[in-house]
Amino acid sequence: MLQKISLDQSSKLKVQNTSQQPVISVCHLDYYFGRGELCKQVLFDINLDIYSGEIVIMTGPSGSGKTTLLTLIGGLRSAREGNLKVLGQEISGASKRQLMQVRRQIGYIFQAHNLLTFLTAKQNVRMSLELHDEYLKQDMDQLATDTLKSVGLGDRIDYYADSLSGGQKQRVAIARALVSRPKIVLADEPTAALDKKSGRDVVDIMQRLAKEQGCTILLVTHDNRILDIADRIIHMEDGRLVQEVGKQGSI
Ligand SMILES: Nc1ncnc2c1ncn2[C@@H]1O[C@H](COP(=O)(O)OP(=O)(O)OP(=O)(O)O)[C@@H](O)[C@H]1O
Repeated sequence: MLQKISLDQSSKLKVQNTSQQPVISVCHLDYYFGRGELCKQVLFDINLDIYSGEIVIMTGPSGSGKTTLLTLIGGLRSAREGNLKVLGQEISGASKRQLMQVRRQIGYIFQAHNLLTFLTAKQNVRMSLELHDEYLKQDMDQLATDTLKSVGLGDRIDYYADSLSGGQKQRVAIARALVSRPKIVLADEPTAALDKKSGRDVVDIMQRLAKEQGCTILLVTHDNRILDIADRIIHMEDGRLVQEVGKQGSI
């Protein structure tokens, strides 16, 4: 069901009837690429709150700024103008060290899944746990194995990434993003290279694991077939969040 939105005093897109603090809060965010004469503004006055456990899909034409906004929220590039709070931490103008701390709490699933091809599925997933001190004393092989089983890859655990299909690789990428139980998952076109069935499987798994783990998902896609997994759909155009749309594309 589409949730109603309201415009508060700062014209922020927000969900009504919630007393929670947002896990992602974007306020008057602008972003520019380049400097001097080559400086180009690509994001204009972005205002957005996303709450714990929500699955939010961001759509919009090519070049409208979706990936740029996703990478800013993910601490992969640094915002300079406006406010951007992620998990309670202000990351606009944050130091590299602060950005790294925020990044550790986020799972990333990108179209080019960036698996290390000379490692097995289990080793790829395990690597993500090795970044977290709290897992070093746990049985990381078992955790990686359990997560691969939960994405339906119980029979591919010791296969090298190179020998997996596109859909299987993407499921390894999901396992890798979720194994450390991040509070936020950011996904950029996770189904772009997949056929209809594999794409459906991938988003169904993301949706199930997110609900089980209570994590928030922000997902960028051009794939209209997966819009139904969203609690909320937002639309970007020419660097602006223009509207919140219904799941069937209606306003
Ligand atoms: N590193 C960069 N340097 C300069 N301009 C860039 C850079 N990355 C993106 N842009 C520009 O910023 C704008 C937004 O790009 P962005 O990749 O965020 O769009 P998008 O909506 O994700 O597009 P797509 O759907 O094609 O992935 C585009 O005009 C793009 O050309």
